[in-house]
Parts: sequence; C-alpha cells; structure tokens
Amino acid sequence: MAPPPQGASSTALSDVELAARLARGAGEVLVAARHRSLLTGRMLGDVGDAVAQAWIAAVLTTHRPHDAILSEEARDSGARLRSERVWIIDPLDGTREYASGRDDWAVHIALTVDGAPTDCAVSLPATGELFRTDEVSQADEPSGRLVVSRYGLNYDTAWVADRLSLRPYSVGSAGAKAMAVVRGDADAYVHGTGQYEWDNCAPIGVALAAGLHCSRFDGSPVVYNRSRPYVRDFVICRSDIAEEMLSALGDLF
Ligand SMILES: Nc1ncnc2c1ncn2[C@@H]1O[C@H](COP(=O)(O)O)[C@@H](OP(=O)(O)O)[C@H]1O
Ligand SMILES: [Mg+2]
Repeated sequence: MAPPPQGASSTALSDVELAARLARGAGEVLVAARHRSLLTGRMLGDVGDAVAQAWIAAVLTTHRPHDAILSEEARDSGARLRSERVWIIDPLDGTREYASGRDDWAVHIALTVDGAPTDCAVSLPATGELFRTDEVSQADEPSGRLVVSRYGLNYDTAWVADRLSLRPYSVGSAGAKAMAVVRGDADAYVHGTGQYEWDNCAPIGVALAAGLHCSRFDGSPVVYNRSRPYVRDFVICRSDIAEEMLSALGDLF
C-alpha cells in the first residue's frame, strides 16, 4: 500500500490545537532567528517577520487548504471576504521589541468564523508562555493597573487611568499587553488610536475565552474580517470593571 502523501491535510488536528502549535512553533522559529545576536535591529526584525510568516503560511496551507488567511506579512486578497473561515495572523507582534532584545513580543494566531474569533492562541516566546482559548481563565485578583504603551499615557489612557484609579504599567506589543490583562498583571488595556485586525484578533479571542470583557469603546463587539481590516478602538478589561470602564469611555471628549 502506498504511504499517505507527505504534508496531507490533517483533519485529526483540531482548530485550537493547530492554532496553539502555530503560535508555539513560530515562536521557536523567531527565538532561533535571534541566535546569539548574529543579527540585530531592523535586519533581525525584517528576517523575523519573513521567516515566521513563511512557516505559518506553509503549515496552514498544508493543514487547512480551504481556509482563507489574513496576515500582517502577506498580500491581502478579496477572497477572504467570501470565506466563512478566515485565519487572522500576526507572525510577530512587537517587531521593535523583538529586534531590540526585549521579552514583550508575541505571535498571534486566530481562526475567525463569520467575523468572530473562535479558536485562538497567543504565544510570548521569550518567556515561554502560551495562551489558548481552550485552556485560559481570568486572573483572580485585581492588580489596580492599566497596561499602556511603552511611550506612556495618551489622552484616552490618561482619562481612563484617572476615572478608574488605575496605575499605568508599560508593555510593548498588543499581544503582550492583552496577555498582561489575562495573566492578572493589569486590569485593563484600552486602545483608541487604531490598530489592524491582526494586532488584536487572537489576543481578544483569548481574552474573551478567559471571561474578560472585550468590546469597542461603545460597548459593541469587535467584528473581524472586514474589507478594510482596521479596528479604530477597543477595550479589554476585567468583567467586574466593565460597566465603569464603558461609562468612562462613553464620557471621552
Ligand atoms: N495607531 C496605530 N495604528 C496602527 N497600528 C498600531 C497603532 N498603534 C499600535 N499599532 C500596532 O500594534 C502593535 C503594538 O503596538 P504598541 O506596542 O505600540 O502598542 C504593533 O504591531 P507590530 O509590532 O506587529 O507592527 C503596532 O504596529
Ligand atoms: Mg502587530
């Protein structure tokens, strides 16, 4: 009997298991590409983006040949707008942090079905952490902190920090910020200056699965796989402060 074709599509691998292996595997590729600082800075960032993208695309094409893909590092095509199942990928979120030797960078893998994240994983390869929708839960204790950009507070985050009496806590990368809330290092992440869908889809998928509140500033759900894949604002926070948070965001000028 002939052996099964190599790289044949696998139905045995569940969507969430595939997402987790992609996030973990691409993270290992990225850690290897940093190898003893043979490359640094912009060159390392460019190589990291490219090799992680190539590996993820090859695995997805092999294991889910009928699904569409939207990735920060690949050309977009209108085909995804006709597809129910779309993988939304950021092969390396926090490229600057990765390239400068920091730990706050992430790999984002999300499967969306009809615009909603279902099976997602976010890896933080430099710390060895992997967050997946089927194994995540909300942290018990509030921290009293608001996770903000490495460049400090802006108008929206200063407003929220003041209204909810939260102390700012600086982290790079959208995925690393969102996972700081999942882990319990922060109570909220608020972003009002726009991001692409790949920056927040898997992080929001994981945060929703953990029982956190995730929405647009007006309280509506974040919808994915739009023709222009851009999200103007969103909030991720502990469910017990969601009401107060939405009220503060509703009062923003
Ligand atoms: N105003 C904005 N518009 C578009 N993308 C933004 C943005 N602010 C942050 N991002 C993206 O969100 C990610 C986290 O950014 P930050 O650490 O500054 O919060 C980065 O992704 P990449 O590193 O994948 O490019 C960054 O490009
Ligand atoms: Mg990104």
